[in-house]
Amino acid sequence: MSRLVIVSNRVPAPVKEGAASAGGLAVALKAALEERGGIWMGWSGKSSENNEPGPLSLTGEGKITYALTDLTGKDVEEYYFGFANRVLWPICHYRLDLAEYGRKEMAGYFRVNRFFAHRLAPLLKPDDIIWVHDYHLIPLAAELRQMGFKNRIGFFLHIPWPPADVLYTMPVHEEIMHGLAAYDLVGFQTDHDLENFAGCLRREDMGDAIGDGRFTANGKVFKGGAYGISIETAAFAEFAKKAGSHHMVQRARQSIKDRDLIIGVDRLDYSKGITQRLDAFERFVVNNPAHQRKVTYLQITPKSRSEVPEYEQMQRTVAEQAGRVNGALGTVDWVPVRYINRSVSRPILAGLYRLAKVGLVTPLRDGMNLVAKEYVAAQDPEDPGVLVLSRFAGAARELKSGALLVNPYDIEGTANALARALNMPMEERRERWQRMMDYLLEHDVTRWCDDFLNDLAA
Ligand SMILES: O=P(O)(O)OC[C@H]1O[C@H](O[C@H]2O[C@H](CO)[C@@H](O)[C@H](O)[C@H]2O)[C@H](O)[C@@H](O)[C@@H]1O
Ligand SMILES: O=c1ccn([C@@H]2O[C@H](COP(=O)(O)OP(=O)(O)O)[C@@H](O)[C@H]2O)c(=O)[nH]1
Repeated sequence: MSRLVIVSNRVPAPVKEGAASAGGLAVALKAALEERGGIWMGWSGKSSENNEPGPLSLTGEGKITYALTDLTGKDVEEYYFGFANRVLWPICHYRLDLAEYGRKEMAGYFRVNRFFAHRLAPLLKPDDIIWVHDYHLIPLAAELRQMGFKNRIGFFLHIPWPPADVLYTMPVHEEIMHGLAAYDLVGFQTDHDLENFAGCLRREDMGDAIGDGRFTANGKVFKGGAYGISIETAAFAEFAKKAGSHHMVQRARQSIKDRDLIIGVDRLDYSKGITQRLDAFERFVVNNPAHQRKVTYLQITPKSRSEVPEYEQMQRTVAEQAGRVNGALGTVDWVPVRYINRSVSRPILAGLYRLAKVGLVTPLRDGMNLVAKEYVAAQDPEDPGVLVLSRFAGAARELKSGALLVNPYDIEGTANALARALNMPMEERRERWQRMMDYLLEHDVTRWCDDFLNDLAA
């Protein structure tokens, strides 16, 4: 079997179990690579002080060799915060209003991709399979090809791919599309993203779908497909079963008493729809007096990308809103919203998911959303909770037979879904949960990884 070389911007530093960084990419890839072994190259998360990135640091952990590089402060500013998170991220999440184009940032993005290619090159063997991840590194294959590498190179996009009218607002959309055409296989989370991608190729005759999952563009033929990322379903379910004995989970249970728990877990990101969700929770309580004082909404929201102005501003907005809702609805003995602005480790999260009667996952747009899948896997089969899920999360394509799907822009509709979830009879809850769990046991992270790598090797 060829050696697997994974490249992604975010790499969890080799850490103790359960302490991996928040963010679905790192969580899922770690699970996939732990089984197969290989090299995982990416950014260390640090910027060098002297504007020299320093040597690549190599560390072994189990079957994985981590190859981490620092970036200069200027690189991080332009490539990560600038182009990746102020242009590609908002565009791919349909937020044209938030995209901030700048020539300097675009140049920084392409420069850092070239830098990654040069750092990776000495590690590569001719029959290595290279698997590049996410929007930070789209031009990487083109750079490697230019250096003469003939390896199989696959790309997986973890975030949504937008329709042509949205993508084309980005000045360098053509370079980005050509960057994707340099891969042998381009994977998306859902069939909708794949359709949008084909539409982007066709719009200005840049390329086309030629059948059998193949595409042409920029004089190349390459494959494209939908591969929904997943979790280690069976292991996570076991994990959640045992998590009840964790002292933090026990403390949470005691403090919630006999109230119904609703849980939301998201990085602090405008794509996650947290403000609309708080509005929906407030509306639910106002519209359903019988549930007043009998429900607790726990929102766990670690800080994310705080140097991007929109994210920094959100920290204030969400904290203020949580305070306002508590002020308006709370009583001397009831705090309706518990808002935590820190990361919680996965063993504790697993236990909290299991305690919650409702998993409230309502992004305005999301590539997949692994929290939705973790919530399902963590439930007690005898008394499962209900997943209330945005139709605009990739996960909705897979979990629609069991979740209550909502439009997160429709506050009244989401509030009604909360009432329906909390009043749902046990039999319906079990049936819905079983359908989702059966699907997730079959479509776990190993299956995702195998499906992609088999297609890349074929
Ligand atoms: O690395 P950060 O900038 O701190 O952000 C964390 C990750 O966020 C995004 O996650 C996406 O990938 C998940 C797994 O496929 C998916 O479920 C989710 O819908 C996406 O938003 C981002 O794409 C990653 O690159 C980041 O590491
Ligand atoms: O405090 C937290 C919040 C989230 N997560 C994990 O971060 C991932 C979030 O992935 P998701 O796909 O839902 O969204 P992303 O953040 O990647 O956009 C999930 O595995 C969560 O369990 C975590 O470990 N601690």
